[in-house]
Amino acid sequence: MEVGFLGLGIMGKAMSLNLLRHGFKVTVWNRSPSKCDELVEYGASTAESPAAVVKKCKYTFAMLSNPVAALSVVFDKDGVLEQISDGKGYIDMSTVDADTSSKISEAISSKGGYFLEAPVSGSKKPAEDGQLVILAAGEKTLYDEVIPAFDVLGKKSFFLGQVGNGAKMKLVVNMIMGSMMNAFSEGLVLAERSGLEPGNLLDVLELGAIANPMFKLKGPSMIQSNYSPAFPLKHQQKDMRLALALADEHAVSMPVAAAANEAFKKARSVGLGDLDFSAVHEIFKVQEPPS
Ligand SMILES: NC(=O)C1=CN([C@@H]2O[C@H](COP(=O)(O)OP(=O)(O)OC[C@H]3O[C@@H](n4cnc5c(N)ncnc54)[C@H](OP(=O)(O)O)[C@@H]3O)[C@@H](O)[C@H]2O)C=CC1
Ligand SMILES: O=CCCC(=O)O
Repeated sequence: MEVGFLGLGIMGKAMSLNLLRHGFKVTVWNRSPSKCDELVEYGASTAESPAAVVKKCKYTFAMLSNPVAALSVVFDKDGVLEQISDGKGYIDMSTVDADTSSKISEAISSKGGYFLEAPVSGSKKPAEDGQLVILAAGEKTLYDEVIPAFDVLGKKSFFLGQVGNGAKMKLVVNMIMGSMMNAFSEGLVLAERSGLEPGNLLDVLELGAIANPMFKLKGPSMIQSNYSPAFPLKHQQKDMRLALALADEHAVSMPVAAAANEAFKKARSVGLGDLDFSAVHEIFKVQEPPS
């Protein structure tokens, strides 16, 4: 199967490498062209613009940072829209809001193309291992056609119906995750400040009702203040912001998520945005202990 891939950040690089490893012919494009080099070493072709990728490939996947990037790659000069046509499919796996997805979907459909939004749960390692959870919505025919690619990228794919449902599901999941990360960070700091061994807290959590893969994976590195980015904090804050906007739209009160968003914003404002989202821990650590 020949596919295009737009966006070779942390996730896009791992996902396109995975497709190459599984025998897909992949044509890549990235805004900063140097990121294509490693993919070329593994057998990818490159194209000079999103339009050139779409011209060459029947199916084009995208994994871009945020709504601005997702819209720009489609609508700007040399963008996807210039070459999308009858029978071609565009699959945007970026985490964006439902409005962004709908704008892209309408534009693609108006040119005879097919659109699927397909954000993912799971981070860098699951992307490398083909263990993502894919939250697709939009054109069911396109979903069925690209299942071989989803089977390589993920351990499970959901088809959630109309465009927007994938985006909403992803935002709800990440809103919960971001709130949990804040509570976890507070707990680590409280344990340490009250004289407990944070490693013991991790062992206790692991055996109880709130044991979960995120605490297990991130806890040890958070104790070491190691925030090498798997999921950049700036993207987590974007997801909190978009989830809060969705909550506004439906008049859903989310005080816990709103507080978590403030902590992520504060972390961004002190320069932690490019670190892993677990670096929000630092915000709670800087509180002065009582004298
Ligand atoms: N990392 C993770 O654990 C996960 C991330 N996601 C989501 O996946 C998406 C990508 O995340 P991730 O790979 O971590 O992010 P990165 O920041 O590593 O990569 C972002 C990508 O978007 C591109 N980009 C940014 N702005 C523009 C623009 N204006 N025009 C064109 N391209 C642009 C970047 O290009 P350039 O290289 O030129 O900067 C890069 O290819 C995000 O929506 C994120 O929320 C979803 C699940 C997990
Ligand atoms: O959007 C990022 C999600 C990260 C994860 O699911 O571990």
